[in-house]
Amino acid sequence: MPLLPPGPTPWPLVGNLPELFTKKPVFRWILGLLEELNTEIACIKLGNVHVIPVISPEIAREILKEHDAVFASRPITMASHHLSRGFLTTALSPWGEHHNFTDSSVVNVRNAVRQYTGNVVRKMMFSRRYFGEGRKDGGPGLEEEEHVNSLFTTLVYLYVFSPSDYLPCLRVFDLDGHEKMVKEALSIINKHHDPIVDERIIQWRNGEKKEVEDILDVFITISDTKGKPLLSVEEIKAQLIELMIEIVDNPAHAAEWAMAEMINKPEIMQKAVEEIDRVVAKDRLVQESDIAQLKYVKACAREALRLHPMAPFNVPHVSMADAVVAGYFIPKGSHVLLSRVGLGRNPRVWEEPLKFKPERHMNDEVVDLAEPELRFISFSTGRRGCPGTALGTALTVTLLARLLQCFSWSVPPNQDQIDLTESMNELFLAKPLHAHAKPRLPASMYGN
Ligand code: HEM
Repeated sequence: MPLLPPGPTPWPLVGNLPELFTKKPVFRWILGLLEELNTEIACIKLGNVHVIPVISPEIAREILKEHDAVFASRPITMASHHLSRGFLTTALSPWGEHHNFTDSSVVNVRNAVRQYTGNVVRKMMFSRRYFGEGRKDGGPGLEEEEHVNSLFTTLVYLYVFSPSDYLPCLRVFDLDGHEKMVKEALSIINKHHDPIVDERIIQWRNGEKKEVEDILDVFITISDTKGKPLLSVEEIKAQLIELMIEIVDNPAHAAEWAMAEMINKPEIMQKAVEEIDRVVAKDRLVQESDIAQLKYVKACAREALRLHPMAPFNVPHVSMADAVVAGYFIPKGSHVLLSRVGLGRNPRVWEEPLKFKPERHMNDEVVDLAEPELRFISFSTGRRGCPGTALGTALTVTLLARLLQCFSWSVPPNQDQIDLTESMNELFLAKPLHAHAKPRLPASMYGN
């Protein structure tokens, strides 16, 4: 029988669970362990669960390609349980269950990119950009800000190594306060979503609504061959939230980091802007059909996804049978954590891994945001791989390209450089990106 991958010695019964209280943030502790043990795969015992972090592309491929069927489940965590309303959704469920400027000014880019994806997602789901009335200048109102902030809060707590996710009897104590925060964020999201969903269902029932115009309509009307609705009201509400979370986070995160890196490297920014002016010119905005020709802009977005992933690990995969990976025994029920940071910054795979160098992708025949060979994780691969690759790519590239096309960006006055320090507890920029923006298109292009 092959041995388990190397890892810290577990305590009797609780394994390495005590470390979850002392080694914070846990993901940095785990990444440090892999370095200390000089291994690209490890095993950490949390309660009864074997948690298997991986930073090697070969082992990652072995898991998500060769053993895809075995590692296709998801862990049950407190936050994923609440968010999916008891696993009524797609991404979080175990296998088998179910943003007007006409003057130059300093802009909070984080807020702009998050509200852009928020606007897009609200429009796709509910045919409306705002829940409230928005602001007179076209920016987000309080309702939109609390909505997007709550989506990001639930995201941050989804898979964060809460001790109770490994020892469920601890859940009633909510030791780290995560459950309270997730519930508060969800109540804000539900406050905005539920009245719209309930009203729309009534409109369909009483015949006021007849045409499918957005995703909510699709969810309400989708039915089996006998005409019976496929989704219950609870399922519709849960699916909407999960889908929103999948859509708002990665594009906004990648665009903020790409902009921060590019403002510090004006030669890269200039190359991207020249490409946009060549392909699109200045008399219309970048649109989805331009993306295929925006090779350098895509290389910038791809580089941001490699170097600055949204989350330290891929969404966990749970094994449904014993398996042998890289010669090690991986027991059934293990949680495999492909490290997005470890893979994307692996010096064996990437030259000068910590440098933002879009040129490294320009030799690829087609520059894409996807990386099915798992040399870093963007959309992942296999049966639990991201089904939103096309939309995710369109959103990310359009957002980045429009920021570059519409404004000349520079470091705010009185600052030498953008501070690229990463937040300690997450992978966001430690300080939200603020940058000076000067419109570079004719004034008529900045309509509401
Ligand atoms: C740049 C944008 C995006 C990135 C980087 C991204 C990345 C990912 C990753 C890494 C996973 C986990 C794959 C795995 O478990 O191995 C995932 C899952 C998923 N994504 Fe995306 N995603 C993006 C956009 C989207 C969009 C726009 C949608 C919606 C249309 C979406 C829907 C989903 C769903 C439903 C899953 C769960 C699949 C499952 O568990 O079976 N994603 N995504």
